[in-house]
Amino acid sequence: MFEPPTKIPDPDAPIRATDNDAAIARLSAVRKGYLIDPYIAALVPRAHLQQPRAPLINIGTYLRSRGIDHLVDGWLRLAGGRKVQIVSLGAGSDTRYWRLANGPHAAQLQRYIEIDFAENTSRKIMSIRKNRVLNAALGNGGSADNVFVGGGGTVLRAPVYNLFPADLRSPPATSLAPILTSRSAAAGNAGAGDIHDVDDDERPMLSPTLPTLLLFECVLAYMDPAGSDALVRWFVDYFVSAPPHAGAPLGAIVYEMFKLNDAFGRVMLNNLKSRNVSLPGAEPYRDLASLSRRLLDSGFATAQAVTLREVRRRYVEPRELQRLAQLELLDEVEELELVLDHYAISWGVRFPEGWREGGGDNAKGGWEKTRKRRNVHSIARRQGGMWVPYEPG
Ligand SMILES: C[S@@+](CC[C@H](N)C(=O)[O-])C[C@H]1O[C@@H](n2cnc3c(N)ncnc32)[C@H](O)[C@@H]1O
Repeated sequence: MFEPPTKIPDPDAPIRATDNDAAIARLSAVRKGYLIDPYIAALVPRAHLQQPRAPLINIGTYLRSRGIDHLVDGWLRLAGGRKVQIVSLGAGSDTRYWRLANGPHAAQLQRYIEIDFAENTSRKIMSIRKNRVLNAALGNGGSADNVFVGGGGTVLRAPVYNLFPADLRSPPATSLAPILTSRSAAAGNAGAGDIHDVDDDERPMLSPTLPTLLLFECVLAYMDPAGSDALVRWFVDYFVSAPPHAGAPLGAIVYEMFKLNDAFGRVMLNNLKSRNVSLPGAEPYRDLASLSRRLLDSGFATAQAVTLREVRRRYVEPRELQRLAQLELLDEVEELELVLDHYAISWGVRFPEGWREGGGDNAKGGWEKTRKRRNVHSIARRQGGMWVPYEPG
């Protein structure tokens, strides 16, 4: 007589699950020898049971990772040894924090902040707490004394690494501001309850006076364009509000699918639809110029974009391409190029008044002044202010 209540499906579950795909793809690329990442296996549930991904996915994962790693490395060099902050939005199971914390620039990391849905942050926190190596690198010279978990297991605060839950589609003033910019116990406002301020002072979690890099790795496409614009703009405004002469450069790196209005894109969208995933945030971006322009329109002074196809063609050294070719047989190069042509990395930077360009170490691989390059879409509104990450191999 009485029907059991139907479970209301959670419309965000398929979006959160995309993190699993990304993490398993990374695990596969590591196991096949494309990438080195000693941390990813600890963040993938039942890692030992995961099957390798197709060569095309392994290569795409390699190029995405290599391109973004190169830009992050360039950003740290641009800061010229100064302390920096990195904020990763929709961080999922990303391991970049541990790779940096155990790398040559570790001492530059003042804060590394990750944001994702609560379900994903709590899963990641459980994995971190279970793993000795991940735990040891949370900040403060490897000591775990200053690590606090709260918010029902969804918030982790440590001297350097911090993980918070938020829905990035909510207005930043009510979702991010209480976590990142409030001068009072930020974590308490984030629902952390039993968390103390690790620094025991009144500084906000995110300082507008430190060089800061925002990472949007495969996340904006899941949000509607107005929401993602508001999100990016909110960060820019926060840095614009820094006291005079105390401001710091703000950089952003965005990785995502684009140009989905062609036949390939339509197939991709249909495939995702069958998994209840849609990509409203990719819709307006039909060429590289539109990706750069998004960053400019949000307040960045210079912006550039490059497809993964061009990363492979122009920025991976021939010797490295040979090494990759020996890892797995890839017979469909045309198909690979078609797929890679629909993924792009875009990046932009804004400098505060009085910032001396070239103040950092503009060595090769930095976000240095550009020459004119084919197939890399660059726009600058600020004279002389073009920075590029890559040197062709
Ligand atoms: C494809 S995964 C990418 C994960 C990671 N950035 C990487 O590249 O490996 C997308 C991530 O963005 C998160 N995400 C998507 N929309 C979000 C939102 N509105 N608020 C918070 N996180 C979101 C998902 O939960 C997921 O972890």
